[in-house]
Amino acid sequence: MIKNPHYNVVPGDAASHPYLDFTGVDVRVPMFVYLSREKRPGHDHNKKAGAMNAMVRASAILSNGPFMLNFDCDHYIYNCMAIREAMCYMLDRGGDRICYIQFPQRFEGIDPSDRYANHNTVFFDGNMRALDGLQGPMYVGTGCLFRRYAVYGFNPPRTNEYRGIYGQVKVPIDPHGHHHPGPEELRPLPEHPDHEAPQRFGKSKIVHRDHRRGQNGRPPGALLMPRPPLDAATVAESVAVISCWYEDGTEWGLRVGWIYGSVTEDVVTGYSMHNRGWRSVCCITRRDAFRGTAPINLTDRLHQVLRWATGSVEIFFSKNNAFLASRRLKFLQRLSYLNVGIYSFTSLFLIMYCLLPALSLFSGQFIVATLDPTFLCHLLLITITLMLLCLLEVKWSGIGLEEWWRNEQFWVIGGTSAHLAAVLQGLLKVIAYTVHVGVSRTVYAEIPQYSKLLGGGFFSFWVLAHYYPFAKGLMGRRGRTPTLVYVWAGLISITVSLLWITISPPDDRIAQGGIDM
Ligand SMILES: O=c1ccn([C@@H]2O[C@H](COP(=O)(O)OP(=O)(O)O[C@H]3O[C@H](CO)[C@@H](O)[C@H](O)[C@H]3O)[C@@H](O)[C@H]2O)c(=O)[nH]1
Ligand SMILES: [Mn+2]
Repeated sequence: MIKNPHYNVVPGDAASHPYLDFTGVDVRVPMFVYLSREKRPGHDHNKKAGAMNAMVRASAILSNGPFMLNFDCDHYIYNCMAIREAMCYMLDRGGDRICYIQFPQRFEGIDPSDRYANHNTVFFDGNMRALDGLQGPMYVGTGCLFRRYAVYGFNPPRTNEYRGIYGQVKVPIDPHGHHHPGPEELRPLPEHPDHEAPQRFGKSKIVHRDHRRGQNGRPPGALLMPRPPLDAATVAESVAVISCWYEDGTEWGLRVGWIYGSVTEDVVTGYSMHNRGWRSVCCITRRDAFRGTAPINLTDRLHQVLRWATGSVEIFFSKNNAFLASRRLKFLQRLSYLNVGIYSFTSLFLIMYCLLPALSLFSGQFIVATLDPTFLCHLLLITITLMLLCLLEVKWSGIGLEEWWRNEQFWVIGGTSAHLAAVLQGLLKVIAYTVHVGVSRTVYAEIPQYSKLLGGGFFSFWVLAHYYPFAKGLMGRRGRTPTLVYVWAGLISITVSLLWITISPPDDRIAQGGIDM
């Protein structure tokens, strides 16, 4: 810990550094505290969420700053002015209803073709920006400026409640704070029972000291007042709040601070704030605000996607499923959070989509019974919708077609491997039986032979095209190979061989006239 900065400006001079001239420069260093919380065997430290909560409490004692910037240890500040931009939102009119400002994640050291879609531009510059028009972007774990008051689990200041499915009915809140029935989350702010503080926040009085100050920042001029130096008692207090047992019997990790029990604690933490009616802001600066590193080999990348998908399945089967959200979560925002809990399940359909073309080649049956006008109309409609979606994604996120294509490719690679693994794992955990999916061949009927080959061949190539980066990654990597990779290497080779058999059938089958061309 560096000692508190002096009250007065401390000008430097030529002698204050061996080769830099600090004449006329204020050389005071802001207080810097390195924190390492207590960990004990047998005591769950709750990983990153636990680390963040320890820092929230210690900083409450040491500075009680109303705003907190959070970024991962593998990220760094790339634009020192970004925080100022974020503060503009917080201090703007109506800004007291903003819980956090999320910057997009940007990465360094990724191969130029971004084979594993690490940049995730469609998500950070398309989806997040779009969410900004609703209740705000999700919290993605790093590059985020928080309002301390919101982190403490309080509700945003509100004068109206919005009822109805789409929140279209405006109901003014009773300013005199008459009793409002219903869950705690729905109670308006004035009713907040402060006497619950020790149960919610723990025994340290300083944690909930003057918490309302965090709502709108410090009063003007507060930073120019002399600060009492940190005494031994204060330092001892800040050590006490990062001990193993401090959180026992409190609401830390439940409703206060970073939420525990999920491998994607970030999404859940952001959700709990949106669920209270807070809104967030997506701040995209011209020069990247922060930069970090991302997994650059296939194994690490798939493990990362597996972790996210596991978090998604967890959310689906937890009380954080957006179906159970409060009425303060806006309709479209709820839809978006529903997608967070559901997207990994699309792997089940994706896998059929990937297998059916190959199967249809193998079995001699095509995917659909007949290519009648109704089917073609549906196909056309879906294709046009997908193309429009692609157009919007490319336009909004400002990416080129190549980057968009990488994104699509990785969606299929992750979707048929990591997402599926997460879903199966989750299903096995929740329900103790497996679902057998039988593919009935009776639904298929004869169709003209040429369209069968054309259809099967086209879709097989389409599927394989998505797997190109995956195949490249397989050839390039060394060391430990996850089982997933073997399984999917198998799937790809089956697809390739089926395709091959159909295109270039073995001679004896031609002799017998056994293959239908
Ligand atoms: O026991 C732990 C584990 C992780 N961390 C922190 O968590 C960060 C994220 O871990 P990392 O290994 O970098 O995982 P990523 O897949 O890169 O993380 C992404 O996904 C996570 C949620 O799944 C988010 O929390 C991250 O912010 C986001 O960058 C690290 O930088 C650490 O700062 C801890 O403090 N304690
Ligand atoms: Mn990381």
